[in-house]
Amino acid sequence: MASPNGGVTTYDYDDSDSAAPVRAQTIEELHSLQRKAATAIKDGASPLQSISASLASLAREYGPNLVKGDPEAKVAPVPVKHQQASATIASSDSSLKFTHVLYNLSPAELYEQAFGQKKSSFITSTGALATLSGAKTGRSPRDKRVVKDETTEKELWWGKGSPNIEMDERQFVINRERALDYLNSLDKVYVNDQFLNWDPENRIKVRIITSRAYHALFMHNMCIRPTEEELETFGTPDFTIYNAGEFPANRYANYMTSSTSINISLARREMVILGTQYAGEMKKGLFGVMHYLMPKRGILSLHSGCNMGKEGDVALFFGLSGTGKTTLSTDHNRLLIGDDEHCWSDSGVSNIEGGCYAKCIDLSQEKEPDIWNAIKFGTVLENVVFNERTREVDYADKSITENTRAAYPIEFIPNALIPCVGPHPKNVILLACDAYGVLPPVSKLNLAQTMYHFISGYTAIVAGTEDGIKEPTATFSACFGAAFIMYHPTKYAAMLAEKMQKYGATGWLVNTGWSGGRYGVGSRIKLPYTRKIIDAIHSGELLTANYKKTEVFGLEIPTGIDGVPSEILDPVNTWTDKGAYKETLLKLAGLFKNNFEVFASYKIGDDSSLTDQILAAGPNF
Ligand SMILES: Nc1ncnc2c1ncn2[C@@H]1O[C@H](COP(=O)(O)OP(=O)(O)OP(=O)(O)O)[C@@H](O)[C@H]1O
Ligand SMILES: O=C([O-])CC(=O)C(=O)O
Ligand SMILES: [Ca+2]
Ligand SMILES: [Mn+2]
Repeated sequence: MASPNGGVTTYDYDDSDSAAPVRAQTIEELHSLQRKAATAIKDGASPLQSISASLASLAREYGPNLVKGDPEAKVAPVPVKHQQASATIASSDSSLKFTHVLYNLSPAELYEQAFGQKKSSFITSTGALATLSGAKTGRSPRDKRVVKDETTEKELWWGKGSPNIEMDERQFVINRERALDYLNSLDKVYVNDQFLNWDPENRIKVRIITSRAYHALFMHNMCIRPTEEELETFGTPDFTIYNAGEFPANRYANYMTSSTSINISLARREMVILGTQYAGEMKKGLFGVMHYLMPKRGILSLHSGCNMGKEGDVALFFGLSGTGKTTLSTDHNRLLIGDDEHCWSDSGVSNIEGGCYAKCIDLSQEKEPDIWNAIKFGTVLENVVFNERTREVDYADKSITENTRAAYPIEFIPNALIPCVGPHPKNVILLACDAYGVLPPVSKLNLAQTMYHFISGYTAIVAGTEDGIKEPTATFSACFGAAFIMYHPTKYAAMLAEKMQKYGATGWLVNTGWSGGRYGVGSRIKLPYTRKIIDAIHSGELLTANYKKTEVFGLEIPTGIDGVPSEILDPVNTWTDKGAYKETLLKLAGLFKNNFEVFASYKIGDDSSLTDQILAAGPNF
């Protein structure tokens, strides 16, 4: 405080502010005042015992010494008695060592862990955690292996076109041991116990064990978060992921073709990840497991987004990666049930996940406001580029990858429907991003056509989500998710046909891809137009519109839609070179025909007339 005093300024250095002094004798004491003790997560069914059992080496038959909490924190470790009476301390050096378990940490704690761990974790200007997934910035479907045993040999889809590449039980166990030895060699591991599926009767308990804090935060966001009470009674997980992605697979091992390996054992209910840190592997690995477990209960698992209108009308959005499931299901005028993975049971639809995983390349506040606003504290931003000083993200920057992603809890979307369940779908929208620019922006499908396009699963994959794809290429992926299905596609198709018929859903094919020429000539259909088309489906406007039939594909296309220029509704109008249009149309039709040949010899469901109708629902030329 300065006081004028005969031209001389004096300063009063008294600590005379109005507040009482802090009641601390030392800086350490002051620091300890800052954090109010939280009620520790109770050791319900003794999580440390249970986690030690999860991490047990099969060769040594006991789990590691575990202690709860951060090794940096100065608390005396309380070891878990893991050893069997016969095991002596000398049996392995690893039994002398403690591994710290960081169990179901909060996002704030995981942020701090992430900063300590990697030079590549930062807070962006909106509070998200920006991080890198390392060398892999997309999934590695060719490195996925599934244990083939007596049961799965009979049950699963193997061979040409199938995503299930076999490995044997022994090699699974060898890879598992490699992952466990790596995880147990670390000072600390992150363990999340969470749920999948919002349908309470079909909820699955999952445990995720990982070396990276960002992986734990990713799964915290993407799986369903248990309440404290649910955690206390969590018990034994139904499925466990060992994510040792920072450590490579052994390329010389049987069945391995690279140093990346994602291994699933349905019998052991375990997944092992080696040699890739792309977080999507965990999410989609579990999705594969749901594709195995749910159909056994008569429940259809779907690679689809899902939302509901204020009147309770539910729409499903199927489509391969990058076709618009997340973008179009996140609709400010509707309630979001989920963006990527759902179940359709006799009681309606349920989201499998507790979060969304949005592509964020070229993300704009104007076109996708809800996703934009969800990128805040708690959200994981994978592989984005930001300004070094301001930490503002440049969503247009593809320097690291085109497959940049944001993972956030579903409640970050303001109109999310919680719990994420809804009644039976009214509309089933099949999304295709057609790089050939010949599929109409929207067509109404009959049931056989819906099945034909569902089994075909056409799109032009947009670069990046699967490793090694650099430019759009026509792709067929059965059930719009061949990488994740476990049984033959006709099993899922028959279930979809049965449910659509039973509950009276209408099928639609929406091209979110090119218009006015193929990739390189035309351009992608403007998102606001696609949104108008989707609005017209939801409102029922398109059910009563006038239609005409296209040549070759035989698709019913509307002649007008509110807010969409009529000339774009029939792609032929948008091509300047009509000869090139016809040639491209026939080329795509030929690709459809070739692709469908493998399915021609399968019966779909119990009704062979449906199979015949589906075969006839493809292109005719
Ligand atoms: N007309 C359009 N319709 C839908 N999306 C469009 C359109 N034009 C451009 N896009 C962009 O395409 C991308 C669609 O990606 P989205 O995240 O919705 O894919 P997805 O189907 O959810 O894939 P994944 O299964 O990999 O998560 C977004 O980046 C979106 O901005
Ligand atoms: O799994 C991923 O990495 C992203 C995704 O949703 C998909 O590819 O369908
Ligand atoms: Ca998505
Ligand atoms: Mn997906």
